[in-house]
Amino acid sequence: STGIVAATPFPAEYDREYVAPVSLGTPAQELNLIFDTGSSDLWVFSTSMPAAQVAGQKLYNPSGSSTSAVLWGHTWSIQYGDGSRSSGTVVNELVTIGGISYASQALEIANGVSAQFSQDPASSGLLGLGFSILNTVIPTSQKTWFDNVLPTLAAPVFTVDLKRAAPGTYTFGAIDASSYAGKIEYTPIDNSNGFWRLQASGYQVGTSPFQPTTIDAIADTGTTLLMLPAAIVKAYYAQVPGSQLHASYGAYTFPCSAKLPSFTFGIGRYRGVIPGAFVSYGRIDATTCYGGIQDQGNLPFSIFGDILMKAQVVVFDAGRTRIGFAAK
Ligand SMILES: CN(C)c1ccc(C(=O)NN)cc1
Repeated sequence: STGIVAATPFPAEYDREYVAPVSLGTPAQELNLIFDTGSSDLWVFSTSMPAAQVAGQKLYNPSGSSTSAVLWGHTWSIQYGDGSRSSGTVVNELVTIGGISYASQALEIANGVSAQFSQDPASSGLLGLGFSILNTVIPTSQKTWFDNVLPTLAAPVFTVDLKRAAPGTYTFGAIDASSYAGKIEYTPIDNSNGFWRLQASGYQVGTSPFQPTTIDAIADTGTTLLMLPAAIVKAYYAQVPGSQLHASYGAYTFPCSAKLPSFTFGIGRYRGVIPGAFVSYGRIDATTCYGGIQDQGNLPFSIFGDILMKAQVVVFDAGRTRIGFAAK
């Protein structure tokens, strides 16, 4: 089987996150979830949540589904890189994405979420597309939806084609040859820590010479920005007149009138180009804009988030434990 769903950016002009529709239970309850290659829990806002933590999100109601079955004694609790968190209980439920169904998917229902989730009306939860070793359900960890449907897919892959301020696609079980230009360049991933973790071969700022250096990064559709080592970030903004590491935001900002250089990353001999315009994440005030490239700080790896993804077609190949990039 193969399946395809739209990946819609929210809010429209800022691409802070991308949500896609997931059908839960019988009769179907369709929720928009963040598809997240950096985590491995499938969890949803539910009718078990305090009203104070809900602000417009659609809620999954297990009692309204004839196919939901409590996974007795199982709970989950997760914390993400930005400090946001959620937790709750677990049911087995029919979960369908792009026409691909799995009848007894571990569906984690939230009975509590942090403010970052409560204040995000566009997302009713997350669908983890990381490796199942990261799943937080106890006492027995659960498999991701992708792991469960893998044997039924025409090919053991999913493809991510995010776009700037426009709907893109997540495709399961296939690679759409018409979606990209040239060849897909693959590189092995290390999934021992549950991430799609790769080593990029270097970077280039604008038209400056390519700098060969190993960049140890995870490919994370759930992270908005491109988080890199301090030295690389410094080299990038050195080419942006008026940019600064803003004391109060603890992040790089620049004058919205600045012309941003492109950012190129290397995968072997392949060069992936992020247009300068993609590096402007959003307006802070009348003249100041927030950089889409930021310092990874004390993280043990870089994060290739949506700012990078939206410039590429990215193939997550579980069959051959590798990841592929192509221009578009
Ligand atoms: C608060 N929200 C919507 C988040 C969504 C995803 C993540 C994340 O780190 N994914 N890898 C963090 C926060």
